[in-house]
Amino acid sequence: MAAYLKRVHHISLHVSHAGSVVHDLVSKLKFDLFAARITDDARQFACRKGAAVFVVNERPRPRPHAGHPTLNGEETLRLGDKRYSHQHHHHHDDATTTGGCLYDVHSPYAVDTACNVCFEVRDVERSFRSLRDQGCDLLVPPTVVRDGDDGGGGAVTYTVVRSVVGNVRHTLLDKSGYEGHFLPGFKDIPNPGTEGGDADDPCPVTHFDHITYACQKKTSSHVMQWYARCFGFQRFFLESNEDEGEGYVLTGEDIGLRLTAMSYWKCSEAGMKLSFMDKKEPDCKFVMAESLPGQGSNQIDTFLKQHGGPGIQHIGLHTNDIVSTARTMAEAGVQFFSPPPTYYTEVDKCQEIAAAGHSPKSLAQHGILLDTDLRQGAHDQTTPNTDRRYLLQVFTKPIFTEETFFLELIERQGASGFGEGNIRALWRSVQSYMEKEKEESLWRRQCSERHQ
Ligand SMILES: O=C(O)C(=O)Cc1ccc(O)cc1
Ligand SMILES: [Fe+2]
Repeated sequence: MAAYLKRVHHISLHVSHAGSVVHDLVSKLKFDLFAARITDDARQFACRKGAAVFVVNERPRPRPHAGHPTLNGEETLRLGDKRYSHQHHHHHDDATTTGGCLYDVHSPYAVDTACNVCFEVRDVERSFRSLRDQGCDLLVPPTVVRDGDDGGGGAVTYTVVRSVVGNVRHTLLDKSGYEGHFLPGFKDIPNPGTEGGDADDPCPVTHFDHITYACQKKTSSHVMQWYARCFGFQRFFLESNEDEGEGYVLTGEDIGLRLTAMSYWKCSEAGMKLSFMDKKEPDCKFVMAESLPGQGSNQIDTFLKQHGGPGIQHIGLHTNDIVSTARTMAEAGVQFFSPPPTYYTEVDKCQEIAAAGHSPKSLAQHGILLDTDLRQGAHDQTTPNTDRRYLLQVFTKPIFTEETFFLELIERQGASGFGEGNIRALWRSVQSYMEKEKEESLWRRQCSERHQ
Protein backbone atom coordinates (compact mmCIF):
# COMPACT_ATOMS: atom_id res chain seq x y z
CA MET A 1 0.00 0.00 0.00
CA ALA A 2 1.39 3.35 -1.00
CA ALA A 3 1.73 6.39 1.25
CA TYR A 4 -0.97 8.95 0.53
CA LEU A 5 0.25 12.40 -0.36
CA LYS A 6 -1.88 15.48 0.10
CA ARG A 7 0.27 18.16 -1.49
CA VAL A 8 3.77 19.53 -1.88
CA HIS A 9 4.50 21.52 1.27
CA HIS A 10 7.92 22.92 0.36
CA ILE A 11 11.13 22.14 -1.49
CA SER A 12 14.35 22.44 0.41
CA LEU A 13 17.71 23.67 -0.80
CA HIS A 14 20.94 22.72 0.95
CA VAL A 15 23.64 25.31 0.39
CA SER A 16 26.94 26.43 1.84
CA HIS A 17 25.92 30.11 2.15
CA ALA A 18 22.24 30.43 2.96
CA GLY A 19 22.47 34.21 3.23
CA SER A 20 23.32 34.79 -0.42
CA VAL A 21 20.76 32.27 -1.70
CA VAL A 22 18.02 33.83 0.44
CA HIS A 23 19.12 37.24 -0.77
CA ASP A 24 18.73 36.12 -4.40
CA LEU A 25 15.34 34.52 -3.72
CA VAL A 26 14.09 37.71 -2.11
CA SER A 27 15.69 40.48 -4.13
CA LYS A 28 15.80 38.85 -7.57
CA LEU A 29 13.07 36.20 -7.62
CA LYS A 30 10.69 38.24 -5.46
CA PHE A 31 10.03 35.61 -2.82
CA ASP A 32 9.14 36.68 0.72
CA LEU A 33 11.30 35.53 3.60
CA PHE A 34 8.58 34.69 6.12
CA ALA A 35 10.07 32.30 8.71
CA ALA A 36 13.47 31.29 10.01
CA ARG A 37 15.05 28.90 12.46
CA ILE A 38 18.46 29.91 13.72
CA THR A 39 20.20 27.87 16.38
CA ASP A 40 23.80 27.23 17.37
CA ASP A 41 24.16 24.57 14.69
CA ALA A 42 21.47 25.31 12.12
CA ARG A 43 20.31 28.10 9.86
CA GLN A 44 17.05 27.47 8.01
CA PHE A 45 15.07 30.09 6.10
CA ALA A 46 11.62 29.76 4.55
CA CYS A 47 10.77 31.85 1.49
CA ARG A 48 7.40 31.95 -0.22
CA LYS A 49 5.82 33.15 -3.43
CA GLY A 50 2.17 32.13 -3.73
CA ALA A 51 2.00 28.45 -2.77
CA ALA A 52 5.64 27.88 -3.76
CA VAL A 53 7.80 27.59 -0.64
CA PHE A 54 11.56 27.04 -0.54
CA VAL A 55 13.34 26.21 2.71
CA VAL A 56 17.00 27.16 2.44
CA ASN A 57 19.17 25.08 4.77
CA GLU A 58 22.76 25.98 5.43
CA ARG A 59 25.09 23.01 5.42
CA PRO A 60 27.14 22.79 8.59
CA ARG A 61 30.71 24.00 8.32
CA PRO A 62 33.34 21.57 9.50
CA ARG A 63 34.35 22.35 13.07
CA PRO A 64 38.14 22.39 13.19
CA HIS A 65 38.45 21.82 16.95
CA ALA A 66 35.95 19.02 17.33
CA GLY A 67 37.42 15.95 18.95
CA HIS A 68 36.23 13.63 16.18
CA PRO A 69 35.33 14.13 12.53
CA THR A 70 32.08 15.97 12.01
CA LEU A 71 29.34 13.71 10.83
CA ASN A 72 26.29 14.93 9.03
CA GLY A 73 22.89 14.13 10.47
CA GLU A 74 22.41 11.22 8.18
CA GLU A 75 25.45 9.41 9.37
CA THR A 76 24.76 10.19 12.95
CA LEU A 77 21.42 8.50 12.62
CA ARG A 78 22.92 5.55 10.88
CA LEU A 79 25.55 5.13 13.57
CA GLY A 80 22.94 5.48 16.25
CA ASP A 81 20.95 2.89 14.34
CA LYS A 82 17.81 4.70 15.25
CA ARG A 83 16.27 4.37 11.88
CA TYR A 84 14.27 1.27 12.51
CA SER A 85 13.78 1.57 16.23
CA HIS A 86 10.56 3.49 15.98
CA GLN A 87 8.53 1.79 18.69
CA HIS A 88 8.03 5.11 20.36
CA HIS A 89 7.61 8.52 18.90
CA HIS A 90 10.66 10.65 19.24
CA HIS A 91 9.73 13.87 20.97
CA HIS A 92 11.58 17.03 20.23
CA ASP A 93 11.20 20.23 22.10
CA ASP A 94 12.70 22.76 19.85
CA ALA A 95 14.53 24.40 22.73
CA THR A 96 16.48 21.21 23.31
CA THR A 97 17.01 20.17 19.69
CA THR A 98 20.68 19.92 18.87
CA GLY A 99 20.53 17.75 15.78
CA GLY A 100 21.02 20.57 13.28
CA CYS A 101 18.61 20.62 10.42
CA LEU A 102 14.99 20.16 11.50
CA TYR A 103 12.49 18.39 9.18
CA ASP A 104 15.35 17.42 6.93
CA VAL A 105 18.67 15.66 6.57
CA HIS A 106 21.74 17.27 5.05
CA SER A 107 22.72 16.26 1.54
CA PRO A 108 25.70 13.90 1.25
CA TYR A 109 26.75 15.75 -1.92
CA ALA A 110 29.38 18.45 -1.67
CA VAL A 111 27.63 21.02 -3.87
CA ASP A 112 24.68 23.36 -3.36
CA THR A 113 21.60 21.37 -4.24
CA ALA A 114 17.80 21.21 -4.18
CA CYS A 115 17.23 17.83 -2.65
CA ASN A 116 14.07 17.46 -0.60
CA VAL A 117 10.51 17.63 -1.87
CA CYS A 118 8.46 17.74 1.31
CA PHE A 119 4.88 16.49 1.14
CA GLU A 120 2.01 16.88 3.54
CA VAL A 121 0.48 13.53 4.35
CA ARG A 122 -2.54 12.48 6.35
CA ASP A 123 -0.85 9.94 8.57
CA VAL A 124 2.92 9.97 9.12
CA GLU A 125 3.06 6.77 11.19
CA ARG A 126 1.12 4.87 8.56
CA SER A 127 3.18 6.33 5.72
CA PHE A 128 6.34 5.36 7.58
CA ARG A 129 5.14 1.77 8.04
CA SER A 130 4.06 1.38 4.45
CA LEU A 131 7.37 2.74 3.12
CA ARG A 132 9.36 0.56 5.51
CA ASP A 133 7.37 -2.46 4.37
CA GLN A 134 8.27 -1.55 0.77
CA GLY A 135 11.93 -1.77 1.77
CA CYS A 136 12.56 1.98 1.68
CA ASP A 137 15.41 3.64 3.51
CA LEU A 138 13.87 5.82 6.23
CA LEU A 139 16.38 8.46 7.29
CA VAL A 140 14.33 9.87 10.17
CA PRO A 141 11.68 7.85 12.02
CA PRO A 142 8.35 9.50 12.89
CA THR A 143 9.33 12.49 14.99
CA VAL A 144 7.15 15.01 16.80
CA VAL A 145 8.11 18.67 16.94
CA ARG A 146 6.33 21.14 19.20
CA ASP A 147 6.52 24.86 19.43
CA GLY A 148 8.50 26.13 22.39
CA ASP A 149 6.84 27.77 25.40
CA ASP A 150 6.08 30.95 23.51
CA GLY A 151 4.53 29.29 20.47
CA GLY A 152 1.84 26.94 21.65
CA GLY A 153 0.59 26.35 18.11
CA GLY A 154 0.57 22.59 18.55
CA ALA A 155 2.67 19.79 17.09
CA VAL A 156 3.83 18.52 13.72
CA THR A 157 4.95 14.95 13.02
CA TYR A 158 7.39 14.09 10.26
CA THR A 159 9.51 11.32 8.80
CA VAL A 160 12.14 11.42 6.05
CA VAL A 161 12.52 8.80 3.32
CA ARG A 162 15.34 8.46 0.82
CA SER A 163 14.22 8.25 -2.81
CA VAL A 164 15.92 6.24 -5.55
CA VAL A 165 17.03 9.43 -7.31
CA GLY A 166 20.54 10.45 -6.19
CA ASN A 167 20.34 12.71 -3.13
CA VAL A 168 16.58 13.36 -3.38
CA ARG A 169 14.64 12.75 -0.19
CA HIS A 170 11.06 13.28 0.83
CA THR A 171 10.01 14.65 4.16
CA LEU A 172 6.45 13.57 4.89
CA LEU A 173 4.72 15.74 7.45
CA ASP A 174 1.37 16.07 9.10
CA LYS A 175 0.55 19.57 10.27
CA SER A 176 -3.20 19.04 10.60
CA GLY A 177 -2.87 19.51 14.36
CA TYR A 178 -0.78 22.65 14.09
CA GLU A 179 -2.10 26.16 14.17
CA GLY A 180 1.09 28.14 13.76
CA HIS A 181 2.10 29.96 10.64
CA PHE A 182 4.71 27.61 9.18
CA LEU A 183 6.30 24.85 11.25
CA PRO A 184 7.21 24.48 14.94
CA GLY A 185 10.74 25.66 15.56
CA PHE A 186 10.52 28.41 12.95
CA LYS A 187 9.99 32.00 14.02
CA ASP A 188 7.69 34.13 11.89
CA ILE A 189 9.25 37.05 10.11
CA PRO A 190 6.61 39.69 9.59
CA ASN A 191 6.49 41.01 6.06
CA PRO A 192 4.84 44.38 5.75
CA GLY A 193 2.17 44.31 3.06
CA THR A 194 3.16 41.09 1.34
CA GLU A 195 0.49 38.59 2.16
CA GLY A 196 0.29 37.59 -1.52
CA GLY A 197 -2.67 37.48 -3.88
CA ASP A 198 -2.08 41.11 -4.77
CA ALA A 199 -3.97 41.79 -8.01
CA ASP A 200 -1.26 44.00 -9.49
CA ASP A 201 1.74 41.96 -8.38
CA PRO A 202 4.21 42.24 -11.28
CA CYS A 203 5.47 38.73 -10.39
CA PRO A 204 2.35 36.57 -10.09
CA VAL A 205 4.11 33.26 -9.38
CA THR A 206 1.43 30.92 -8.02
CA HIS A 207 2.90 27.45 -7.31
CA PHE A 208 5.43 24.77 -8.23
CA ASP A 209 4.33 23.52 -11.65
CA HIS A 210 6.81 20.67 -12.06
CA ILE A 211 10.07 19.25 -10.81
CA THR A 212 12.50 17.81 -13.35
CA TYR A 213 15.00 15.14 -12.29
CA ALA A 214 18.25 14.53 -14.14
CA CYS A 215 18.57 10.73 -14.17
CA GLN A 216 21.24 8.29 -15.25
CA LYS A 217 20.69 6.67 -18.63
CA LYS A 218 18.01 3.95 -18.68
CA THR A 219 16.92 4.52 -15.09
CA SER A 220 13.67 6.44 -15.61
CA SER A 221 11.45 3.37 -15.59
CA HIS A 222 13.00 2.21 -12.31
CA VAL A 223 12.36 5.64 -10.81
CA MET A 224 8.81 5.62 -12.15
CA GLN A 225 8.16 2.21 -10.59
CA TRP A 226 9.47 3.35 -7.21
CA TYR A 227 7.20 6.41 -7.15
CA ALA A 228 4.23 4.35 -8.32
CA ARG A 229 4.80 1.72 -5.63
CA CYS A 230 5.66 4.05 -2.76
CA PHE A 231 3.43 7.05 -3.42
CA GLY A 232 0.88 5.90 -5.99
CA PHE A 233 2.24 8.19 -8.70
CA GLN A 234 0.74 7.71 -12.14
CA ARG A 235 2.44 7.97 -15.47
CA PHE A 236 1.04 10.47 -17.94
CA PHE A 237 2.02 10.84 -21.54
CA LEU A 238 3.64 14.02 -22.75
CA GLU A 239 2.77 13.16 -26.32
CA SER A 240 -0.18 11.26 -27.79
CA ASN A 241 1.97 8.64 -29.51
CA GLU A 242 4.50 8.31 -26.69
CA ASP A 243 5.71 4.75 -26.22
CA GLU A 244 4.91 3.36 -22.78
CA GLY A 245 8.35 1.83 -22.32
CA GLU A 246 10.46 4.37 -24.19
CA GLY A 247 8.95 7.59 -22.87
CA TYR A 248 8.98 10.78 -24.89
CA VAL A 249 12.13 10.56 -26.98
CA LEU A 250 13.48 13.68 -28.67
CA THR A 251 16.28 13.07 -31.11
CA GLY A 252 18.07 15.20 -33.64
CA GLU A 253 21.41 16.54 -34.60
CA ASP A 254 21.78 18.43 -31.35
CA ILE A 255 19.39 16.70 -29.00
CA GLY A 256 19.11 13.26 -27.44
CA LEU A 257 16.64 13.41 -24.58
CA ARG A 258 14.20 10.98 -22.99
CA LEU A 259 11.42 12.41 -20.86
CA THR A 260 8.98 10.48 -18.68
CA ALA A 261 6.32 12.30 -16.68
CA MET A 262 4.27 11.38 -13.65
CA SER A 263 1.80 13.05 -11.34
CA TYR A 264 0.47 12.13 -7.97
CA TRP A 265 -2.67 13.76 -6.86
CA LYS A 266 -5.44 12.10 -8.76
CA CYS A 267 -4.22 8.73 -7.89
CA SER A 268 -2.66 8.30 -4.51
CA GLU A 269 -5.50 6.15 -3.33
CA ALA A 270 -6.54 4.42 -6.52
CA GLY A 271 -10.21 4.73 -7.27
CA MET A 272 -11.05 6.56 -4.07
CA LYS A 273 -12.42 10.02 -3.67
CA LEU A 274 -10.07 11.92 -1.44
CA SER A 275 -12.16 14.15 0.73
CA PHE A 276 -9.17 15.77 2.39
CA MET A 277 -7.71 17.00 -0.84
CA ASP A 278 -8.39 20.45 -2.10
CA LYS A 279 -9.39 19.71 -5.67
CA LYS A 280 -8.84 23.30 -6.66
CA GLU A 281 -5.18 23.25 -5.76
CA PRO A 282 -3.07 22.45 -8.82
CA ASP A 283 -0.73 19.49 -8.66
CA CYS A 284 3.01 19.50 -9.15
CA LYS A 285 4.17 17.16 -11.88
CA PHE A 286 7.40 15.20 -11.85
CA VAL A 287 9.51 14.82 -14.99
CA MET A 288 12.44 12.46 -15.40
CA ALA A 289 15.03 13.50 -17.97
CA GLU A 290 17.84 11.27 -19.19
CA SER A 291 20.21 11.67 -22.09
CA LEU A 292 20.29 9.10 -24.86
CA PRO A 293 23.36 6.99 -25.50
CA GLY A 294 25.78 8.14 -28.17
CA GLN A 295 25.27 11.84 -27.51
CA GLY A 296 28.10 14.31 -27.08
CA SER A 297 28.33 16.32 -23.89
CA ASN A 298 24.94 17.67 -22.90
CA GLN A 299 23.11 19.36 -20.06
CA ILE A 300 21.92 16.18 -18.35
CA ASP A 301 25.37 14.60 -18.25
CA THR A 302 26.89 17.92 -17.16
CA PHE A 303 24.41 18.05 -14.30
CA LEU A 304 25.20 14.49 -13.21
CA LYS A 305 28.92 15.22 -13.26
CA GLN A 306 28.88 18.58 -11.50
CA HIS A 307 26.17 17.62 -9.02
CA GLY A 308 27.85 14.35 -8.12
CA GLY A 309 24.87 12.19 -9.09
CA PRO A 310 21.20 12.34 -10.07
CA GLY A 311 18.90 14.95 -8.57
CA ILE A 312 16.61 17.89 -9.16
CA GLN A 313 17.80 19.64 -12.32
CA HIS A 314 15.15 22.34 -12.44
CA ILE A 315 11.86 23.44 -10.95
CA GLY A 316 9.11 25.07 -12.98
CA LEU A 317 7.46 28.03 -11.24
CA HIS A 318 3.99 28.66 -12.57
CA THR A 319 3.14 32.30 -13.21
CA ASN A 320 -0.07 33.94 -14.39
CA ASP A 321 1.91 36.47 -16.44
CA ILE A 322 5.28 35.33 -17.71
CA VAL A 323 6.16 38.52 -19.59
CA SER A 324 5.71 40.70 -16.53
CA THR A 325 7.39 38.15 -14.24
CA ALA A 326 10.43 37.72 -16.49
CA ARG A 327 10.75 41.47 -16.98
CA THR A 328 10.59 42.18 -13.25
CA MET A 329 13.05 39.44 -12.41
CA ALA A 330 15.44 40.43 -15.22
CA GLU A 331 15.43 44.02 -13.98
CA ALA A 332 16.33 42.69 -10.53
CA GLY A 333 19.26 40.72 -11.97
CA VAL A 334 17.94 37.27 -12.93
CA GLN A 335 19.58 35.98 -16.10
CA PHE A 336 17.58 33.91 -18.58
CA PHE A 337 18.60 31.65 -21.43
CA SER A 338 17.60 32.87 -24.88
CA PRO A 339 16.94 30.90 -28.04
CA PRO A 340 18.69 32.04 -31.22
CA PRO A 341 17.24 35.40 -32.38
CA THR A 342 15.88 33.73 -35.54
CA TYR A 343 13.30 32.03 -33.30
CA TYR A 344 11.33 35.28 -33.15
CA THR A 345 11.60 36.18 -36.84
CA GLU A 346 10.41 32.90 -38.28
CA VAL A 347 7.05 33.55 -39.99
CA ASP A 348 5.16 30.62 -38.49
CA LYS A 349 6.38 31.36 -34.98
CA CYS A 350 5.50 35.04 -35.34
CA GLN A 351 1.98 34.15 -36.37
CA GLU A 352 1.69 31.68 -33.53
CA ILE A 353 2.86 34.30 -31.04
CA ALA A 354 0.45 36.91 -32.43
CA ALA A 355 -2.44 34.43 -32.36
CA ALA A 356 -1.78 33.96 -28.65
CA GLY A 357 -2.06 37.69 -28.13
CA HIS A 358 1.65 38.35 -27.58
CA SER A 359 4.25 40.27 -29.52
CA PRO A 360 7.44 38.57 -30.73
CA LYS A 361 9.39 41.58 -29.48
CA SER A 362 8.23 41.33 -25.87
CA LEU A 363 8.86 37.57 -25.81
CA ALA A 364 12.28 38.01 -27.45
CA GLN A 365 13.34 40.51 -24.80
CA HIS A 366 13.65 37.81 -22.16
CA GLY A 367 13.95 34.68 -24.30
CA ILE A 368 10.39 33.49 -23.64
CA LEU A 369 9.25 30.57 -25.79
CA LEU A 370 5.72 29.81 -26.91
CA ASP A 371 4.25 26.50 -27.91
CA THR A 372 0.70 25.95 -29.10
CA ASP A 373 -0.91 22.65 -28.25
CA LEU A 374 -1.74 21.26 -31.68
CA ARG A 375 -3.74 18.35 -30.35
CA GLN A 376 -6.60 20.60 -29.38
CA GLY A 377 -7.64 21.56 -32.90
CA ALA A 378 -5.74 24.80 -32.61
CA HIS A 379 -5.23 24.77 -36.38
CA ASP A 380 -8.94 25.29 -36.87
CA GLN A 381 -9.25 28.89 -38.10
CA THR A 382 -12.73 29.17 -36.63
CA THR A 383 -11.40 28.56 -33.14
CA PRO A 384 -11.36 31.86 -31.28
CA ASN A 385 -8.07 32.89 -29.71
CA THR A 386 -9.37 32.24 -26.24
CA ASP A 387 -9.79 28.56 -27.09
CA ARG A 388 -6.23 28.13 -28.23
CA ARG A 389 -4.20 26.18 -25.77
CA TYR A 390 -0.60 27.17 -25.43
CA LEU A 391 2.20 27.50 -22.96
CA LEU A 392 5.07 29.91 -22.47
CA GLN A 393 8.39 28.99 -20.86
CA VAL A 394 11.77 30.44 -20.06
CA PHE A 395 14.75 28.96 -18.18
CA THR A 396 16.98 30.90 -15.79
CA LYS A 397 20.74 30.40 -15.89
CA PRO A 398 22.04 28.07 -13.15
CA ILE A 399 21.46 29.67 -9.77
CA PHE A 400 24.30 28.02 -7.84
CA THR A 401 28.02 28.11 -8.65
CA GLU A 402 27.99 24.82 -10.51
CA GLU A 403 26.13 24.25 -13.78
CA THR A 404 23.46 22.28 -12.01
CA PHE A 405 20.19 23.59 -10.66
CA PHE A 406 18.09 26.27 -12.34
CA LEU A 407 14.53 27.58 -12.30
CA GLU A 408 11.97 27.89 -15.03
CA LEU A 409 9.00 30.21 -15.42
CA ILE A 410 5.96 28.67 -17.06
CA GLU A 411 2.62 30.20 -17.97
CA ARG A 412 -0.04 27.72 -19.03
CA GLN A 413 -3.02 28.78 -21.08
CA GLY A 414 -4.91 25.52 -21.23
CA ALA A 415 -1.90 23.41 -22.27
CA SER A 416 -0.99 20.80 -19.67
CA GLY A 417 2.11 19.08 -21.08
CA PHE A 418 5.35 20.43 -22.47
CA GLY A 419 5.49 21.47 -26.11
CA GLU A 420 7.99 19.73 -28.34
CA GLY A 421 9.04 23.01 -29.97
CA ASN A 422 9.72 24.55 -26.56
CA ILE A 423 11.70 21.56 -25.31
CA ARG A 424 13.90 21.59 -28.41
CA ALA A 425 14.44 25.34 -28.20
CA LEU A 426 15.10 25.23 -24.44
CA TRP A 427 17.55 22.36 -24.88
CA ARG A 428 19.32 24.21 -27.66
CA SER A 429 19.59 27.47 -25.73
CA VAL A 430 21.20 25.66 -22.78
CA GLN A 431 23.54 23.71 -25.09
CA SER A 432 24.79 26.81 -26.87
CA TYR A 433 25.35 28.55 -23.52
CA MET A 434 27.37 25.59 -22.27
CA GLU A 435 29.43 25.47 -25.45
CA LYS A 436 30.15 29.18 -25.18
CA GLU A 437 31.17 28.76 -21.52
CA LYS A 438 33.48 25.92 -22.47
CA GLU A 439 35.05 27.91 -25.30
CA GLU A 440 35.54 30.89 -23.03
CA SER A 441 37.19 28.92 -20.29
CA LEU A 442 39.48 27.27 -22.87
CA TRP A 443 40.31 30.68 -24.23
CA ARG A 444 41.00 32.06 -20.74
CA ARG A 445 43.26 29.10 -20.03
CA GLN A 446 45.21 29.61 -23.25
CA CYS A 447 45.60 33.29 -22.51
CA SER A 448 46.95 32.68 -19.05
CA GLU A 449 49.32 30.01 -20.34
CA ARG A 450 50.61 32.39 -22.96
CA HIS A 451 51.29 35.01 -20.32
CA GLN A 452 53.32 32.76 -18.09
O1 LIG B 1 10.44 21.48 -21.00
C1 LIG B 1 10.57 21.41 -19.78
O2 LIG B 1 10.23 22.32 -19.01
C2 LIG B 1 11.12 20.20 -19.20
O3 LIG B 1 11.10 20.11 -18.01
C3 LIG B 1 11.78 19.22 -20.14
C4 LIG B 1 13.26 19.38 -20.14
C5 LIG B 1 14.01 18.59 -19.30
C6 LIG B 1 15.39 18.71 -19.24
C7 LIG B 1 16.04 19.66 -20.03
O4 LIG B 1 17.37 19.78 -19.93
C8 LIG B 1 15.30 20.47 -20.88
C9 LIG B 1 13.91 20.34 -20.92
FE1 LIG C 1 10.70 22.20 -17.13
